[in-house]
Amino acid sequence: MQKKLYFGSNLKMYKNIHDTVEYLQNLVEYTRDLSRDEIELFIIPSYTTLESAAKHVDRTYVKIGAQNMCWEDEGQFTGEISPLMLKEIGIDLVMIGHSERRHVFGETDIEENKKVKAALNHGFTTLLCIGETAEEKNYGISPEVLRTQLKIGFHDIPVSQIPNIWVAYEPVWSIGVNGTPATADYAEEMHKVIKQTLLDIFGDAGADIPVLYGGSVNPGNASELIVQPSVDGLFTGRAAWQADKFDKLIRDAKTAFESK
Ligand SMILES: O=C(CO)COP(=O)(O)O
Repeated sequence: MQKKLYFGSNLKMYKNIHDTVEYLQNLVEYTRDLSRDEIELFIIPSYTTLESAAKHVDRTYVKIGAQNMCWEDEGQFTGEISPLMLKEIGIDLVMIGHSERRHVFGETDIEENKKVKAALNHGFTTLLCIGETAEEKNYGISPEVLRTQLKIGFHDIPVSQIPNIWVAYEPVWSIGVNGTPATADYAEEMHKVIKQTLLDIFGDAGADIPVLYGGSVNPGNASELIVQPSVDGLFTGRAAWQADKFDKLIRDAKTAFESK
């Protein structure tokens, strides 16, 4: 059977409630004909839009995720959002350890591990983001960095949780307006390291975890990235923020994906 293509977008700190709901509804309409047995679409909008998005968007077509989450259910954690709060509004997925959380807000691998555990224990699909900085790449230690992020991030996670685990490889130097996209060859090389590490951590079952590439994915590089043997999906920012453009990107990537 053809494997499923994973494709999603992180809306970061953009779009108000109205624009997010309209974007999601348009995306559902544009992509309604695509079989959800063949594609898993997900969008991760800002916190303040989540309740409206969850209410007004048909989530059989698109999973909705949160951009971050606290590891505690409740307590003296001013400014944090608890897993119970996300459960209350019916969120499907939680993203943990996005590069901007790690590098702008100083989150550590040990914190990501606590969040991954909490997200999985509450039954969320859990997307752990990993990636090396430009400096680490220049020192030639990208594989070591990725292995460390995975081994700490998934420390003490039972194999039974694998159906809810996704990984996104997002090299820090490739993300955002100042980013340079990874070449398809480089992405493939790192995805191989990631897949091997998932086998080391979880045994054979680790092979079932989808590994997505993110970082300046655009209409010019999506197809060559998705045809790489170890790339199971794409995770994009800017290139997906208009529903019609994202629909086209999805269809082009899907055609390429099916040819591999
Ligand atoms: O951060 C990203 C997805 O989480 C990628 O963002 P860009 O596609 O805008 O580089």
